[in-house]
Amino acid sequence: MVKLLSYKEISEHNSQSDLWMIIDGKVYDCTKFMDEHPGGEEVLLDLGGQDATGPFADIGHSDDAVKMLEDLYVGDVDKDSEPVKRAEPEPASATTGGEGNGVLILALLAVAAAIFYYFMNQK
Ligand code: HEM
Repeated sequence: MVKLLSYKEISEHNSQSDLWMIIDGKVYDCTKFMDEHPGGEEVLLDLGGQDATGPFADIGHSDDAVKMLEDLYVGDVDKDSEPVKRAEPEPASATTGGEGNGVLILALLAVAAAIFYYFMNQK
């Protein structure tokens, strides 16, 4: 019988020592394959515990690559299970905050230098 795996369970297998991914509704354990992957292990790690159907298809993997999946198969996705939300990237305003502060400090320094010169040049 086919083993059904929930999105939550799949998402927990997302590390170098334990890496699953979903391709076309099927779940594959890529842990041992990572070292051998011609496309490198980084791309697989980035997609650990997630649905990699799109990225896998975009590369145009060969029939040999598709055949390799058979050995890595662990079960099917339980499509009725609760989808897992990925952590949202930081909003842009939060990441540009530091830069804004730097500009403000530079402006204050410039004003302080101008005042300093003004008083130094007074007789
Ligand atoms: C378990 C799933 C995967 C298997 C079995 C697999 C297998 C392979 C194989 C056999 C190749 C050599 C070329 C070919 O025969 O098509 C390859 C290349 C490649 N794979 Fe994967 N792959 C998997 C998942 C992924 C994923 C999710 C990505 C993400 C983007 C990816 C990215 C690449 C890239 C970029 C190459 C090209 C390497 C190059 O030619 O420079 N692969 N893969």
